[in-house]
Amino acid sequence: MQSSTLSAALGELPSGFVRLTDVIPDLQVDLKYASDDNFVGKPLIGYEHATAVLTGDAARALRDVQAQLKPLGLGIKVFDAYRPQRTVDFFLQWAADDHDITCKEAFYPALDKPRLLVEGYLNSPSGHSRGSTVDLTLIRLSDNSELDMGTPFDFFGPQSWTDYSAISSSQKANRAMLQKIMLAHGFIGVHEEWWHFTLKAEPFPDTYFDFIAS
Ligand SMILES: C[C@@H](N)C(=O)N[C@H](C)C(=O)O
Ligand SMILES: [Zn+2]
Repeated sequence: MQSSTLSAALGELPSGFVRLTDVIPDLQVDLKYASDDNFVGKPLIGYEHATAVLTGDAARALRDVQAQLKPLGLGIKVFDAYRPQRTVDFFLQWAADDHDITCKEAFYPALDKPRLLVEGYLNSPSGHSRGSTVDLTLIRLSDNSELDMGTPFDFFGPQSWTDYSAISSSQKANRAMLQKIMLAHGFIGVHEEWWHFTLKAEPFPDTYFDFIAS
């Protein structure tokens, strides 16, 4: 058993990792892959304990994002954080199975599953397994409602590209605010998904972890 797998089995995290709510106690977390509300339609292997973790460096950068948003009455909501390699392996199997298209209409209506990899909506390996990548949106602190970004999280299509132009001006402004504040705190985004960011100075740039967080 690898040492990171063993420590997770003991309820510990590998050195350098933290639980997000330990660093950001008021953080909203809706870990989609621990629920039915995702593009597969069921809770995923690797998310058994529904615990959001990241590297300490990424978590502290996110804490600073949250602190800068607070005076504006805004905050962040995390949809995914560290993702075990076994979950990524499952995504590959799922994408190759053309019988299971349960959630196609809601999440990838215009694409056949193998195209999700070709077009950059799913990666293997994924930066999420390095522990410094996060999927998130902005919320209003008054009622924890999400700002309108023009598509839901994990909608796979050009409508989710950061520069997609056929959305309203307030949706564009919301996406721009998310991009701006994440970049200001050391993250970089990707073209295909408005919600996906990686800490530029990530501490484990070459390591893909497979522990289950609890
Ligand atoms: C699946 C989606 N939330 C995501 O994170 N996609 C990127 C490209 C990834 O799989 O790393
Ligand atoms: Zn992501």
